[in-house]
Amino acid sequence: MPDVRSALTIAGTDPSGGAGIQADLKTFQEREVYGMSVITSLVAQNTTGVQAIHHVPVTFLEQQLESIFSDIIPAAVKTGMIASEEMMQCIAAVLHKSKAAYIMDPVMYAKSGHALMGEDSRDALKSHLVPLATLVTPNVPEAEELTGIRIDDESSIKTAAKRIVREYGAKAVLLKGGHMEGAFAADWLYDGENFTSFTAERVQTKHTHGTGCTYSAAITAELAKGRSLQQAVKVGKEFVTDAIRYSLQLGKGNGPTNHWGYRLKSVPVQEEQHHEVY
Ligand SMILES: Nc1ncnc2c1ncn2[C@@H]1O[C@H](COP(=O)(O)OP(=O)(O)OP(=O)(O)O)[C@@H](O)[C@H]1O
Ligand SMILES: Cc1ncc(COP(=O)(O)O)c(N)n1
Repeated sequence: MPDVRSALTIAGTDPSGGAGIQADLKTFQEREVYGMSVITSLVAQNTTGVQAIHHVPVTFLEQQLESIFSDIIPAAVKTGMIASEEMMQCIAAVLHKSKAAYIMDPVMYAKSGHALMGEDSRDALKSHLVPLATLVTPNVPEAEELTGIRIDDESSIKTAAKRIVREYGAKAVLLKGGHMEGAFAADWLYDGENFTSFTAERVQTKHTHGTGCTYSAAITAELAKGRSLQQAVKVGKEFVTDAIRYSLQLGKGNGPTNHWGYRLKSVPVQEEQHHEVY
């Protein structure tokens, strides 16, 4: 019997296949872990935006979680879109009892700007889920919403990252710089002691639907396989950069990332340690 590692995604759907649960499962498959999914919301969306949202009742969310955790215990869990505080409480209750690595992608908006989480649930995310997280993966606007800090340079990135770990209780944070400007896309990992930057060349493309989901799913898969956080982020960054470089011109809007892009040619990622002096 091969040593099968499993990973679970708890998130919303994308019937057009580029983001959410669908992107996560495709990524798990490419990273060679057994993928499982629990759906929080059914989202009618495509490359042009979000058309409608139907939330799963919390009792049914609970039932799906029970189906998984009473049978196949995942080595790592990621959460994406979670629309309400009740859903967050339900998921937190299960994660409290779990030993799995937990990667929280604090999804707030779709790329089109459509809200995927109630504005009144942001504090709930901080109080119920951030303290349980092995890693939180906000983009710049999400980190600003979580911390109230305006982020526009390396110093403000570091201040926000420290707040998420030291004040809100996450074990580590990966603050993604995809939304910032410049020739390079740099992300910052803070583990409570040191910062490590992961940098790749910025790809000039509008086809970036699902980048955040793909990245956090790849990191989740690598943690499920037993890699260190540092190694998992490095592999995840290479994977998402290849997925963006070879992204697909599908649909009428922002096309999806290419989950088999890494098979075409690997894009180099620079990793640099920054030791903090307190
Ligand atoms: N044009 C690009 N070229 C290369 N890397 C990119 C580009 N855009 C984003 N990235 C990288 O992709 C990963 C996802 O980052 P991003 O900040 O876009 O996440 P996200 O905002 O959660 O995704 P989304 O905008 O799809 O919701 C990060 O590693 C980021 O640096
Ligand atoms: C259900 C769902 N979850 C997340 C996102 C954001 O996508 P991403 O940040 O990966 O582009 C999305 N569009 N839909």
